[in-house]
Amino acid sequence: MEAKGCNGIEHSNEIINKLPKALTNHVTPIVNSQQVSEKKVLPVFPWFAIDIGGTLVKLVYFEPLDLTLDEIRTEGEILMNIRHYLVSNRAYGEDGFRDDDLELKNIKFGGRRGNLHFIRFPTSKMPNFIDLCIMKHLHTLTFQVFATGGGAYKFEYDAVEKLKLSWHKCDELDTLIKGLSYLSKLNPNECFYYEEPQNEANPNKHPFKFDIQNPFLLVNIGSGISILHVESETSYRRISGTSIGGGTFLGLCCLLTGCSSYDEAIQLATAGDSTKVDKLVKDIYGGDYERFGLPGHIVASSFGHMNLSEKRDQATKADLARSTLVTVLNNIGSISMMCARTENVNRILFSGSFLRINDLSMRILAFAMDYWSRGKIKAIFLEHEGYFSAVGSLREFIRDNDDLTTTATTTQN
Ligand SMILES: Nc1ncnc2c1ncn2[C@@H]1O[C@H](COP(=O)(O)OP(=O)(O)O)[C@@H](O)[C@H]1O
Ligand SMILES: CC(C)(COP(=O)(O)O)[C@@H](O)C(=O)NCCC(=O)O
Repeated sequence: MEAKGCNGIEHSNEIINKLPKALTNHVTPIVNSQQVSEKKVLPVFPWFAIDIGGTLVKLVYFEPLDLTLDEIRTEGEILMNIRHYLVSNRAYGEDGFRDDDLELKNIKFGGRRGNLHFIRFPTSKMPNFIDLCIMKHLHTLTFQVFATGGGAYKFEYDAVEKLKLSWHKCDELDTLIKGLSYLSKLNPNECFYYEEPQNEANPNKHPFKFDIQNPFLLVNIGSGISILHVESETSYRRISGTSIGGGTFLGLCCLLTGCSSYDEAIQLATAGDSTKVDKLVKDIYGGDYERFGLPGHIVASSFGHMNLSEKRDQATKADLARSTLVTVLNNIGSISMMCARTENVNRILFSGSFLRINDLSMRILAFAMDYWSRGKIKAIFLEHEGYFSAVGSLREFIRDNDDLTTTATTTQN
């Protein structure tokens, strides 16, 4: 008997029945399922959304655990293989990674039960990704993809012409707030702060009970930086930005140290000493500049020692990496603080993949906010760092309503 697939391909039940057991045995088919609410029709699987940023592509994928027999039949071999490939690997080739520590397991999403997966790869590999999709025959299916980030625009032609996708573009800042709103409600540990950011051994990390309905500043540290004043889930303004962001840190580190990855750059920075590179207030004053409240230990001039050849000879790669990190952070910190004061808010949330595996930067920012505001402004961080816009797009894709369920499933077999 021929069955028409949800995604526009035709396949026979015979073929489906011959699929390897491994591909189907991790789903729990619903047999004789009851009539369910028909409020709205959800999109057919696969459910994923993509954020194509200046440096990284972030992809979130919802793996349904409650597939009905009907859905298994109509899914087809190509999508089933892709589902299996995505969820059973943590690395995809040399450049793609699934952040399994961030996976949200067994959640209710769009009325379905399943796991939310977080996957990333470099934006520079988008052409290879498109080729891989073609190799896996994705272009022979037609399905919807919700895309955000600058690449949603830049790669639209390829997505539509080469991959034959139904491509829906979402604004990256709208989806950032939507994703933040969703994840901060779903995950009680999503938002956190450091009580003792200067205590390297134990900075005392605590969950922060976040209420999105009170105004806050959202500083998104991606390749560049956008600063938003968020008044509520549905109201925000982009009040500022700076081009000195995560891309600057990585680019300068590669130039100065010869390192070739973000992970390496962070490792170097963690081991380095920025005071070998930066000129401090005490290097100039011999102590504090008391009249204007500038303590001797703060940086007076980033990279200020590097005009002297003997200082250059003493600075290691690690010192240069650390100073690059501190320079970028000082700039982020002072712009954020200025914006928080102007906008009269006392909470600053920091998002973006720049904070991935970057405890050091979070502690430096937390200390700076606390110190310069005399404890009035709190720095808050987020477990899912750079994935909020992708999650927000996926919420748009499923029409943002967790109470929704699929249309009535019919009894099979
Ligand atoms: N694996 C990685 N490769 C490159 N940059 C990374 C990686 N992990 C974290 N980063 C940092 O995250 C920044 C990108 O952050 P992200 O929020 O993804 O921005 P974008 O959307 O512009 O790609 C990079 O500039 C870099 O500082
Ligand atoms: C242009 C961007 C919104 C793109 O976002 P990204 O890919 O960096 O996350 C961001 O890089 C930015 O806000 N840059 C700063 C531009 C400025 O205000 O100077």
